[in-house]
Amino acid sequence: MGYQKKTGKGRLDKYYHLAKEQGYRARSAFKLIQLNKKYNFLSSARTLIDLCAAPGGWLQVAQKYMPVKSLIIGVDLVPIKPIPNVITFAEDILTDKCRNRLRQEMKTWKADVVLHDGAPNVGSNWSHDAYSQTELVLMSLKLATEFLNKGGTFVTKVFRSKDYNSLIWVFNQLFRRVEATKPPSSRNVSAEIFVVCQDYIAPKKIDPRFLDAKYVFEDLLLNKAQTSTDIFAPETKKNRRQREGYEDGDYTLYKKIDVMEFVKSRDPAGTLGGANEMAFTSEEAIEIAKLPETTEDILLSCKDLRLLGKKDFRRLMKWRAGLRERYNLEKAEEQPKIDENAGGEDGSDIEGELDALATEEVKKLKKERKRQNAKRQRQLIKMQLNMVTPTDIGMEQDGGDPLFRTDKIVDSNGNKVLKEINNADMATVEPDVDFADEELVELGSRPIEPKRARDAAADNDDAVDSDEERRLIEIESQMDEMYSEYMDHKRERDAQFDIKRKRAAEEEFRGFSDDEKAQRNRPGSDDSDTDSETESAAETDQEMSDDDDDGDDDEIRSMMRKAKKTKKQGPLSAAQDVKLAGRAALWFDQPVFKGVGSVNLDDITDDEEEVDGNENGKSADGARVDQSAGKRKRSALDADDEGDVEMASDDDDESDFDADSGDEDEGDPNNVELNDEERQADYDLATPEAMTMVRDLANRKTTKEELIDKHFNRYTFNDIKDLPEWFVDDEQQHNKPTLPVSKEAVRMLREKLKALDARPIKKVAEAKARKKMRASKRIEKVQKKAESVIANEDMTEAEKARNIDRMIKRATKAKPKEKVTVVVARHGNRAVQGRPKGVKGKYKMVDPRMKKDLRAQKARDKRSKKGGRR
Ligand SMILES: C[S@@+](CC[C@H](N)C(=O)[O-])C[C@H]1O[C@@H](n2cnc3c(N)ncnc32)[C@H](O)[C@@H]1O
Repeated sequence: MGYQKKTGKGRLDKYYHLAKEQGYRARSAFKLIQLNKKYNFLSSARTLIDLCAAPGGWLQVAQKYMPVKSLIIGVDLVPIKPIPNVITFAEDILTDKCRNRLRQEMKTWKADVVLHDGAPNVGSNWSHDAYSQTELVLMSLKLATEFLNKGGTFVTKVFRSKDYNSLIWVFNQLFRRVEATKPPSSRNVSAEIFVVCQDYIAPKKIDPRFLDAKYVFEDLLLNKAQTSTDIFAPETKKNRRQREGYEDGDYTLYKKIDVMEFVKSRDPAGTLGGANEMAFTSEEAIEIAKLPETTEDILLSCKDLRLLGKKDFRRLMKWRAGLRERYNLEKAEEQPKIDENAGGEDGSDIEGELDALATEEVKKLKKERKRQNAKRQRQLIKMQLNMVTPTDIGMEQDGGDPLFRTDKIVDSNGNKVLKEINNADMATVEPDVDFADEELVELGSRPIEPKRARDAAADNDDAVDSDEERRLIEIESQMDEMYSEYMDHKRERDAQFDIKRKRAAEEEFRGFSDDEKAQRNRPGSDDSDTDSETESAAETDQEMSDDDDDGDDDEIRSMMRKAKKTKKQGPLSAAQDVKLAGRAALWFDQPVFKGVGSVNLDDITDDEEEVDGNENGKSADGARVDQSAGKRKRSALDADDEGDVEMASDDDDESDFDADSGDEDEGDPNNVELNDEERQADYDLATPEAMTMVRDLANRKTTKEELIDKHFNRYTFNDIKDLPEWFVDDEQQHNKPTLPVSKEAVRMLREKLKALDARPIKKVAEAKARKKMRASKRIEKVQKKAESVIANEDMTEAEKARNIDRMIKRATKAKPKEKVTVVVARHGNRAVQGRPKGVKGKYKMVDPRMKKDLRAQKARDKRSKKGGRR
């Protein structure tokens, strides 16, 4: 048994070997075997189409598990090696050609099973791959809808991506049973799962939008929400002619229901959302139409349910509640349930039970709300770690959907209470607070109560009972759910865009534009503006400017301050600043900031930023004050160009500064190639003076201009023409001011040197490497020996193990130095040939004379040393 070879993802796993053993062309064959074991769709199938079938593992399984003489067709982009009794051809399943060819092969038959295991080439862009895979899935579903028999099965591979839920929704519209599963042979590291759709409904007509990738993946959730219960969403009014949403098997565009269906429905909001008109056709409904409570308004609302506003909706719900009471429907429905639970107890118990149910429902809603808040909180934390962008958490919601605008929320005096609401603990907000387009007023013990509720309380006729309230709560929660779905969808869309934008920014990032800086500095400018958030990468490129040193310094400082504020402020302001924080992270990711000490944001005050004591420490966002200070130092020392920004390279020494570009003191900067020593001499913080300067700059004790000024004196512009060289040299040594040196700078420099000293010297490093090499050679030897032991068939497994264990112990055991016994060649040991008697182990014969001579020599040396000192 040698070493188990493992390439990417541990490819050579159990199923790989099993597939080889059993003659399957691909290990994926086991996925189908396992799926079939669970759902058993192959044994009863007579016709099967495998889309994306190469190399043919699934076809082999189909051929093995389906009855003989079944029709099996496999198609793939690449040709499939022939399999007995299987028709294969090479086509792209996304083309019409493939469809026609399938039609040709299928003749008048219909398929019992359609399989799809397609996967596009998986590259580095995960979100794109997942998308094209889902497109493949949708196309295979399209083919399945064309070729599948009623009751047929469609099995497809799906990658867990943002489109997953949309796909599942579509499957559910076309199949009675849809289950997602991951067979054991599918690697855990893979995002793939398999969806088994059984019992194909085979509707006569399918809305083409179901199978249109653009529609399904872009707008599905939104539209779905609009058509189910979102009947008071303003968008519905605008788009009321675009009716969507179908029930199983019902694919008509216009849906008319009987009023009683609504009255009896346990999901009235859903019923209303799913229909266009309510008619009074049944006998009971005709009776209802004659009742006084069935007002003109109600009749009008029933005519076009898509036109319902929120008030209409509530009116209908109240009307329904009255009817249910009149027909005792509530009791009829609740009684058996309660009897079941209460075991046939008396009326008061039933009341109690109802109350308990109601409180439980409210509790559930609160719990859900808390969960949503926790989710939002998590998003926020992620965002602060730059894992997502503000658009991802939908912080812009206040300005967005009018349905959720909080700026309309006012107290009884007409003051806006947005602030209080923002500060409030959302988990404790009453679930029936109306955040929609109605005014909210303070009322009694309830801090915020809809005006509508107050009116309702005043008007006895309109009063809603507790059941109805519960239903309204339900509707409110549905609204919340729909909104969160919408936000999720939006977030997902943004995420894809954001990845691209981030990538583009990472690939080529040079700085920020003046425009943007100006905008940020402008009072009242809104950093959380989503429009600016969605600037294209091209714009970012355009914005890049590297010609203003001061500006860059200010930028860094302002970003640090912003980041610090982000820490202190609440979540909303944090979201507004996070875009900037993200940018700051990008900015500090530049190579110029490598190797410079981190900044403790808490230690920075607006007036003075303290430099982190640890010069080499790295902060999470890579902000490095020392480095920016070093940059300033360079700028200051160069002193010949205002807008010179220096880029530092990642050198051996972390604080070394390198000039990739920029003007040099003399000549063409591009031609100046500095070697390490020169660079160190010129740019390293190798002197206490340089270190002091840099620290002063970083701590804003001085400015670049002041530094530059200090280096000019009355001798600077002396005309040195015609002066003797020795004089000029001498002058240059003495006409410069002595630069100040701070204690802290000296200490830092000393520490830096200490760190340098602590590095192992070359010889020690070489000796260590030799030792390592010897050890690895020993291990190699043992390995070889172990292999031969393993191959030895005469030994038992236990013997082999013991042997190898011994060998490893021997190889890794450090050998103690053997003791050498010194034997003086005197008395019996004189002129002895070979080992002297009674001596074991290593020995060394020494001449007694030699020993005496050696001792005498040592004594002489000692004496002469003493004499010398005197
Ligand atoms: C994972 S393999 C399928 C393995 C197969 N189920 C088996 O057991 O041997 C995915 C296949 O999808 C195919 N494919 C990808 N895009 C395709 C397309 N547009 N049309 C046809 N085949 C496609 C690839 O050529 C590849 O052979």
